[in-house]
Amino acid sequence: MTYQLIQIPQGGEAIRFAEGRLQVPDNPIIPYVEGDGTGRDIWRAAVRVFDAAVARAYGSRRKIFWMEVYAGEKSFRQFNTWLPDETLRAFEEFRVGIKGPLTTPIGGGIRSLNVALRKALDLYVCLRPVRYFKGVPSPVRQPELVDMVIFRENTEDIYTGIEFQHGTPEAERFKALLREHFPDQFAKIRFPETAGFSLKPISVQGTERLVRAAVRWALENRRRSVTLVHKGNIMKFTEGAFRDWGYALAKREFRHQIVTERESWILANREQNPDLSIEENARLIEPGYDMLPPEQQAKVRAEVEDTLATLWSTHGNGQWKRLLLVKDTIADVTFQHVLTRPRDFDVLATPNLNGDYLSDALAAQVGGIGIAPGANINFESGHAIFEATHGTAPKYADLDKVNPGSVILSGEMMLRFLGWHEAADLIIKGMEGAIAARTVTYDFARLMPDATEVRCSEFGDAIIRHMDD
Ligand SMILES: NC(=O)C1=CN([C@@H]2O[C@H](COP(=O)(O)OP(=O)(O)OC[C@H]3O[C@@H](n4cnc5c(N)ncnc54)[C@H](OP(=O)(O)O)[C@@H]3O)[C@@H](O)[C@H]2O)C=CC1
Ligand SMILES: O=C(O)CCC(=O)C(=O)O
Ligand SMILES: [Mg+2]
Repeated sequence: MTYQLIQIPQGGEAIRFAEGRLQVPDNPIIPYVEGDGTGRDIWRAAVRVFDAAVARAYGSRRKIFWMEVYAGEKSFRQFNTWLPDETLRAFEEFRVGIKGPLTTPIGGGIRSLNVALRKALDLYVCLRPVRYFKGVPSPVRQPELVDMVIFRENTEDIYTGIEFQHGTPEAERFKALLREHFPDQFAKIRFPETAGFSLKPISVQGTERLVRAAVRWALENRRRSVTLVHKGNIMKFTEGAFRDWGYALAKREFRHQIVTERESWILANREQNPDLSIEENARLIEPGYDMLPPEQQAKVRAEVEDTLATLWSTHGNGQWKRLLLVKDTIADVTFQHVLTRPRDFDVLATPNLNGDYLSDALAAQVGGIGIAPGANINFESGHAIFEATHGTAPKYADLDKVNPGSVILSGEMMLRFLGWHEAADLIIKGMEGAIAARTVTYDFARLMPDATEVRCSEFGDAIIRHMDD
């Protein structure tokens, strides 16, 4: 493929994908976007850490050939386009890349370039691990209990970008369509004359591939549970459907490796009392059973009967305790429970917007978004773009101040994705060493009275130094 704006580095090779696996040469070309705002500072610090880790782990045998690709303000300044087609082609061709944050204006202007990249490459999983590094300041009492991994759906939901702005002819046509074809729905709009609209599509395919990836990852990594986080009580046909499709997929495709929470209750009830009737078991699993209408009660009884009939031999007598637990929780209370009972949460699978909110909130428990990494992945094609959870923090741009930890840990995830675990391990070691030595950036230093505040670049240096501890 030919490129006009992008310089392909001499001596590197593209990562390929064959038979469901990445084929990573020892000299991979990796496209990167520097990013807007603080992106410049954190990228400069991070790339030195990546190169140092690879050099220490593999000597001259392996080396990353970095290839700058353009997006955002730098691209607009240089090429008068926010997201050149070449950038998409390069991420497509070279398969695995990394990016800094990109600015998205509020209330108007261009739509998110971050979202555009995810959609263009169909990177349907936004994977954001949240773990604690010893010594990191935290507002909670036991941050070490936080070890959660968010699987955020990355291509649907409100991020689809189908919106109608109040006062535009498009909004008027959309309202006319509602008024004519869905008068009952139209009547629910409190202030139709001045309302804007955003649509929220969530599909079977989008949900299933996300939940499949989360369950598979949880099994491969011996995690305890996958929690489907949704607001299905209010958005019944999108978030509620996400829950139902998620459970159905887990039961259909992973039957012998998982147990749902309700199934575990039914089986445990029978184990505690082998003589328990179906009705008594139904009463135990369904609070308010006696208040339900008869057809609902019959449904709960059928669920108990079916679970015992189909699962007792494979999952009963405590066998279910060794399996992956699949459960669900409503989004609002989840924000309380991840704080008050972090032990109950492990892998979280959730639609796009919930995942966006949750990832920043969870990061706060373990040091903040300054060290919150992430990846956007398509597990079928092997395409992936690694990026920090945080944004461009424009007030700190070019001050060499902010924490480069998020993009560094995103690179650590990328190295693992490539199978370069030794280099990834060195980054973790360096990060642990730098934090233990209390040489930290402003965000940690303001919560650690006896720490030495260092610049963004110096924190990168400290990580490199502590790789040799
Ligand atoms: N994937 C992406 O590219 C993303 C892009 N964005 C975009 O970024 C822009 C700014 O968004 P905003 O909501 O202000 O969120 P930001 O994440 O950019 O910044 C919010 C606050 O988080 C803290 N923070 C952010 N980055 C760091 C860091 N590296 N080290 C330490 N602390 C950090 C700072 O807190 P404090 O003030 O307390 O020091 C900062 O003021 C918007 O245009 C938004 O759309 C947002 C999220 C993701
Ligand atoms: O695209 C943006 O500007 C925001 C994205 C975001 O908040 C995220 O990816 O978590
Ligand atoms: Mg976000």
